[in-house]
Amino acid sequence: MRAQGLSRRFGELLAVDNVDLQVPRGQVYGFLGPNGSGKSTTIRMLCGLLEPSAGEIEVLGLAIPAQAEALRRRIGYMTQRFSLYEDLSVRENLEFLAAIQDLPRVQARQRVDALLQQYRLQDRQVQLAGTLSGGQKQRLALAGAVIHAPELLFLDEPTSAVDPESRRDFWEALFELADAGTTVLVSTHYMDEAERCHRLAILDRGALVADGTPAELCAQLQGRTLKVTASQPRQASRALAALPGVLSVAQIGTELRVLCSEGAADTSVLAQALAAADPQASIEPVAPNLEDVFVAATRGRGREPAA
Ligand SMILES: Nc1ncnc2c1ncn2[C@@H]1O[C@H](COP(=O)(O)OP(=O)(O)OP(=O)(O)O)[C@@H](O)[C@H]1O
Repeated sequence: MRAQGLSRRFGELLAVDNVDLQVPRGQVYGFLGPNGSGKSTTIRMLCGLLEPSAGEIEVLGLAIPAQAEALRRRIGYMTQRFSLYEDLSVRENLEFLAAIQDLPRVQARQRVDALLQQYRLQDRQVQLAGTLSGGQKQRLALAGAVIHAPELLFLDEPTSAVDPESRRDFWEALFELADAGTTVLVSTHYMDEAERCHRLAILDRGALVADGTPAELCAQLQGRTLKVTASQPRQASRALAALPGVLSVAQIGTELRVLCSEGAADTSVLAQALAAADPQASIEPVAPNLEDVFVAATRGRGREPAA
């Protein structure tokens, strides 16, 4: 999947701004960004649901949106709203989706049976979808999105309504799909999920501000993250946050995590400011994590991150 110069306007608002993307086959590719950064709008354009204002898109060798109809049968799409028919049973939901995808009767029955088993819904098949728990609804929605064994799966914040165990479960299912050759493009607000992606794109106000593997993105911040152990963490935090070149100071228990702008991590300047605020405080370098990457990519452009 490739996009070049992809943009989308809604009136005055430039929701997606000149985005270039390349997603290799069989990978789990993550989309990360604050609320309103253009993740859903980009996903909707890539799967042919929304016309771009400008740019080129090629998905599975098809030009989008011109060949969107041919693409429809080769992709799956799932959003946080799960789009289930609440008044139909679990099995009926899957049978209905199989019919929409024109699966022949016998094949449809086999596929529904296999998916009920795979997504641990066989005991629930006669239950109305509306009465399922959040995690069960999510599993049913995923089973529905892959009923026709799509080559590419678009998931727009699929885990925002479920508990941590269901999220972990869901990610196991995504890796099974990727292992079987399905390309997965998934948007998320969770750093632990972003960490698991093969590759990540970070969007901020419609623009692509970072793109790479989690390890590559973290490596780019090498030398810019520090840990402070303080007896007066609030005072220490205020003193550090006021320094030029300090992008963020986050308190984690009694420790502070400090992120500096590029070329600004001068430990002696930070140590001096720290000593004045809290004589017992100590400062040391730490390895960058994805939250640091997210903050650097979004706050570096002059705005508070949302996640
Ligand atoms: N149909 C529309 N009409 C007008 N504005 C829209 C429309 N769809 C999206 N937008 C605007 O475009 C911007 C990007 O929205 P989008 O839903 O793509 O962001 P997002 O990154 O998916 O956000 P979230 O994380 O909150 O889901 C927002 O400012 C939104 O209000």
